[in-house]
Amino acid sequence: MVPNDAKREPTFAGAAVEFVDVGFMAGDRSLLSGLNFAIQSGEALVLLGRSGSGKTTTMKLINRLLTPTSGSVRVQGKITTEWDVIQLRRQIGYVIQETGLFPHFTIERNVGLVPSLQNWQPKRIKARVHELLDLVGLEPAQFADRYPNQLSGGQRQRVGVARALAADPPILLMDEPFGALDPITRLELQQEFRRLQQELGKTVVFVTHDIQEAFVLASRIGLMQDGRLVVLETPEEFLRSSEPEAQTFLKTLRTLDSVRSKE
Ligand SMILES: Nc1ncnc2c1ncn2[C@@H]1O[C@H](COP(=O)(O)OP(=O)(O)OP(=O)(O)O)[C@@H](O)[C@H]1O
Repeated sequence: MVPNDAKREPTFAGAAVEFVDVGFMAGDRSLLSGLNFAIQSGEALVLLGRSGSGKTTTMKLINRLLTPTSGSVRVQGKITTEWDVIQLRRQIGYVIQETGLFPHFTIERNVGLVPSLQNWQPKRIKARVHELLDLVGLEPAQFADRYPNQLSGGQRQRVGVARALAADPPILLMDEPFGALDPITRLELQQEFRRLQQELGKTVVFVTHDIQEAFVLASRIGLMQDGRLVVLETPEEFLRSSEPEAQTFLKTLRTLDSVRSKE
């Protein structure tokens, strides 16, 4: 049998990530189908969609927490199943809502975890950790020796971002990382993260169900519905989209505006 990915050549040369005819089934249930898109290097793609639309499942196909049941996902031109999984994940930082910090490790040790697994010299790890804490706005002298439970939720998320950046992976996956934060801290982190992403030139895939967050962060918005990608456009184009699900999301922005104008 001809493997599915051999039937079709990738359409976008040089993409950081590419989905070619991707489908994903769990048992006999189709969770994703017909995914064809590329994420260019340095792009911030926000996957937007209702709860259960398939955003997280799509993201997990990139770092091979899942593998497609049809089609293929390529990272830097190579099909995920052809990568050595450790090498693949070295290319990809991963930030999730619950940060996954180790509670019994200091912030310094948490952030330096991946470099230490890669056998960096302790001096180099320390310098890198301090550089990263500075980068995400946490004073190293104040925070390096603390434990995760001695930080606020927003500070922990900053540590989560620092940790994902530690070994300088070209790609970052972020699954609702700011979801549990208060709205002010959340906006602050979104804006800072957008600046950071542009400065560092990372390729970012960011999952959210919050359209406002999508507009702050995205160079393109990918709207998912029932396991399909129904829109893939810049925020400016998205605002003019006539696609029904895009309209539904845009209405929530307008509702917010009209509530504000009545205040
Ligand atoms: N391993 C699995 N087996 C069966 N169904 C699953 C599995 N993983 C996810 N699903 C289902 O697939 C659908 C998509 O889930 P997914 O987590 O990708 O959605 P999502 O858009 O990220 O949602 P949310 O915003 O709520 O996190 C959901 O209906 C979910 O219940």
